[in-house]
Amino acid sequence: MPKTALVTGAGRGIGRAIAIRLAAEGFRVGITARSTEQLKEVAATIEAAGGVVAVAPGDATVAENVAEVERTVSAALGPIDLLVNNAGYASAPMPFIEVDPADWWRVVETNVLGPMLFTHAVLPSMLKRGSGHIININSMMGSKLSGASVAYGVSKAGLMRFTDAIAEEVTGTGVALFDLSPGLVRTGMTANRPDLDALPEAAWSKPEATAEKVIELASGDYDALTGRFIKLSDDLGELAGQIDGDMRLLRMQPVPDAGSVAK
Ligand SMILES: NC(=O)c1ccc[n+]([C@@H]2O[C@H](COP(=O)([O-])OP(=O)(O)OC[C@H]3O[C@@H](n4cnc5c(N)ncnc54)[C@H](O)[C@@H]3O)[C@@H](O)[C@H]2O)c1
Repeated sequence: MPKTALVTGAGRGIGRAIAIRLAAEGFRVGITARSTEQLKEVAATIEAAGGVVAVAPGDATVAENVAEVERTVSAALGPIDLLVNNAGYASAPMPFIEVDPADWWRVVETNVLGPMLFTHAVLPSMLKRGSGHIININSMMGSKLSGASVAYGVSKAGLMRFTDAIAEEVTGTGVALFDLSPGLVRTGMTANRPDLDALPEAAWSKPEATAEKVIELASGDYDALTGRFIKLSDDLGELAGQIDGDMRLLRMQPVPDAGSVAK
């Protein structure tokens, strides 16, 4: 039985790669972002490869838009089994005293309120059916800031706590949540960071590597890791093997040091 996925911020970058890979793996994929033009291009790519896709544009920070996206995708493709909260925004790094409070709020709104609204929209159906996966695309910058804006670090730390809290609340229901860090990826988000240009090629990851990890996490084989912050380099089988006793304690261990741009 094919499953239904919803990917936010799927018009470009990492979200685009995740949506295309999920469709290639047989998921029926709902794609959302603000730009209909970009979504149409992604949908055409998926359909050309024989995939099934539904386009549902909307702003991830507007509750009515999010509810409409959930309704549109569920009606077209069936109830959502996998939500990938990927839409995100990073403001340019600058000294805190120069920050525009409105821009600060846009970062937090996009990276925390967005995933909260989508989770709120899909979770009731997942709980009712006793299964589901929610993957929040996070960042090492939520653990330790290294070059990114303060607002970005605060927002991703908030998202980390959100994942942990909901995972705790729904433990035992068949629904698992994860944070997934894509490492450093060349996308529209990093294009406005000339300071990153000097980094060696080895510091960069491909969007397809994040898509690969999404497939692993969505398989259901690693649900015991619910609430965890996962890096691309993590061996999920090895991590799952370390679980012994109180999962909550394991989850609450500090995430690894971000270093500079660790994957
Ligand atoms: N690129 C990196 O190096 C990197 C590193 C760590 C984490 N991330 C995370 O990966 C995710 C994807 O980022 P990316 O690098 O592909 O960036 P990107 O800017 O290319 O893509 C972000 C997507 O989110 C969408 N989006 C932004 N605000 C939105 C809103 N209010 N409503 C709906 N859609 C909205 C954008 O339109 C775009 O499609 C983000 O959560 C980001 O924080 C990226």
